[in-house]
Amino acid sequence: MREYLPVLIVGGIIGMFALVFLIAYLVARRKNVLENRERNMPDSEIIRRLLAYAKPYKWQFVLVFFVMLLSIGYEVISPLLVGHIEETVVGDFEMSYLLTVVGGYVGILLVSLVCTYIQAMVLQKVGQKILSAMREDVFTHIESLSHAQLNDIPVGKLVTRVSNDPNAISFMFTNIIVTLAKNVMVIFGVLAAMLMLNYMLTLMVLCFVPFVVLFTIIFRKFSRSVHLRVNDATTDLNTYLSENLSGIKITQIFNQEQRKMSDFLQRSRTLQRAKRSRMFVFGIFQPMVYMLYISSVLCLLYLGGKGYIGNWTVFGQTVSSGIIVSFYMYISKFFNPIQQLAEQFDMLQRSFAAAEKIFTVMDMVPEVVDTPNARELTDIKGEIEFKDVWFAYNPGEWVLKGVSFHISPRQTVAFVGSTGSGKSTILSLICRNYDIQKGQILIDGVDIKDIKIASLRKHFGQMLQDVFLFSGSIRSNIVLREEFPEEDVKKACEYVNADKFIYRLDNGLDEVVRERGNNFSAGQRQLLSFARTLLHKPAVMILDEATANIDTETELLIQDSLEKMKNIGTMLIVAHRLSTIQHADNIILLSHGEILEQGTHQELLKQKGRYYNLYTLQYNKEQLQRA
Ligand SMILES: Nc1ncnc2c1ncn2[C@@H]1O[C@H](COP(=O)(O)OP(=O)(O)OP(=O)(O)O)[C@@H](O)[C@H]1O
Repeated sequence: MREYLPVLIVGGIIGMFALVFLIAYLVARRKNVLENRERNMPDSEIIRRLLAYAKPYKWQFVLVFFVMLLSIGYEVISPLLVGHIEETVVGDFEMSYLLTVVGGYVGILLVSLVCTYIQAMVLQKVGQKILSAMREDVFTHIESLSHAQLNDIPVGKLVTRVSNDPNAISFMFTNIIVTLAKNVMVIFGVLAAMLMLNYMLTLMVLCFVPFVVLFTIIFRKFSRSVHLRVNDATTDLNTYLSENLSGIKITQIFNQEQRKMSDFLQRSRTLQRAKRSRMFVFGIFQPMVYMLYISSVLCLLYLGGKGYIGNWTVFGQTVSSGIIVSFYMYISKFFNPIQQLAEQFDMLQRSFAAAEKIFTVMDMVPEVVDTPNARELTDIKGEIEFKDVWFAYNPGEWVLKGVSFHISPRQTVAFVGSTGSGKSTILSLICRNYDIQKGQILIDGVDIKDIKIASLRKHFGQMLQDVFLFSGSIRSNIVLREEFPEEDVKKACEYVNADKFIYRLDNGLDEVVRERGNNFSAGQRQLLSFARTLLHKPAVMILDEATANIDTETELLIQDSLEKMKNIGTMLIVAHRLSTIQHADNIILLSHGEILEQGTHQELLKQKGRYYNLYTLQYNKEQLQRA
């Protein structure tokens, strides 16, 4: 009967674990933790693409692998040495032997510490480099996407792709992969050492391993699902936050705080629930593996202790006190990596999920790209021609229907028409923000599809109604990234009458511009965008409703600077206020995507058509307002 006792103990423990595990699995299913969500990209492809980022640092990884082997030596040898120390202390005590063994222990401990330090330093450096390479690639790729593609992705999602996701991948390179490899090697190293010491006690420990492995596999399935849920909920919350923080003033004006708050709470609770599910999965797994560990230690102490005290054999093998001490340490060194393995697989999954999201964005083929034969356009005169242009944002919903016009170099042309008639769309198409479906757009007689996009856009200066200023200074917003002499910057400001308000500021051109330029008025922002455009001397200037935000006094200043700017190049203006474009060389009136009338102000008035009606309507209104 005594011979069967160990078998009974181990069998009983295994049975108990099977039961606990079954209950936990059923509860998890009921709680709907396991959600069937798989990735679309195969792991092999994700790995191949991630390896491409690691390839430039292969020698650093070889070094890390080498020092890792040395630190593994500590994990495997240290329990043997402690066992020896124990036997020396309780057995035939010999000071010199004890000192040699303790010295050996301290020696390998120091080597292990140095190795861990080198490993951490090298990996951190490499990780940061991979992180910035990846961020750069995603950011550059996002920049290459067309307006239509960017319109389809919420800004919050893009922010997550550029900031959070590369972090997860960098963590994978700096931590997960190496620890995973180390753990696998430690498991095999410790196993070999245990087998050498006492194979019967080793078999006892191994009885618990199938459970740890089974837990790991099932935990992986659960954790992958909960991580995806947490990721999705985080992205959703970020997207909502980024959009609503940008529009928070509108929320306040329309008294929508309560509604927005409840939308926010709903998203926040979804994230909370997803995180709770994750905690639940971890909460089951970790204690169960810990219980396995404790059970195996108890088995060791019972079987090993009995064998030692009663000189009793464990399945025919004798046990010394040193072996029990070594095994006690080995069990923890054996179970820890196995337990960590599951966590690391989980983190690896998280990194793969992040990588997949990044690669999905990177796989979006930019819709507006250079054709193979596209050429550079160094200097342009500024001649623009639309030949029977048809364009739709959404297939079949034509926004421009057979639009044709010709603009000679240095002409000033105004586009007028009711809201939604297609004025801004025309300006957007000239810069090739979108590709047209039918017809041709020519600059200096060259189809814009045959011109390199960067060299095409270089010749345009845009002044839009909603001027975007970057955080920085007034100067950095005017010069952007290029170098300009101080004199030129000042002249540009004076030319567009922006100097009047700039030099009243404490720091003049170095005055700080806060996010989106919210410490400047809309009119001031427009004057700055004028100065920015003027300084870069584009061949074609585009003003989309640029004078809409400016008070009458500033408008006069603007009119004055616009008149001066006319001499610089071709000027295209979209304006609702017809009084601002009376001096244009040509006025094109659009209606529902078609040109209804065109000519000079006087010509159009003579026609007594739609322009005449619009003008008299606005003129009478202004007269009434003045009266
Ligand atoms: N990104 C877009 N996606 C889908 N449809 C769009 C997009 N931008 C504009 N539209 C549609 O195209 C049409 C023309 O818009 P556009 O902005 O060119 O008009 P507009 O004449 O400049 O109007 P407004 O005077 O109000 O600025 C409108 O019906 C608008 O709804």
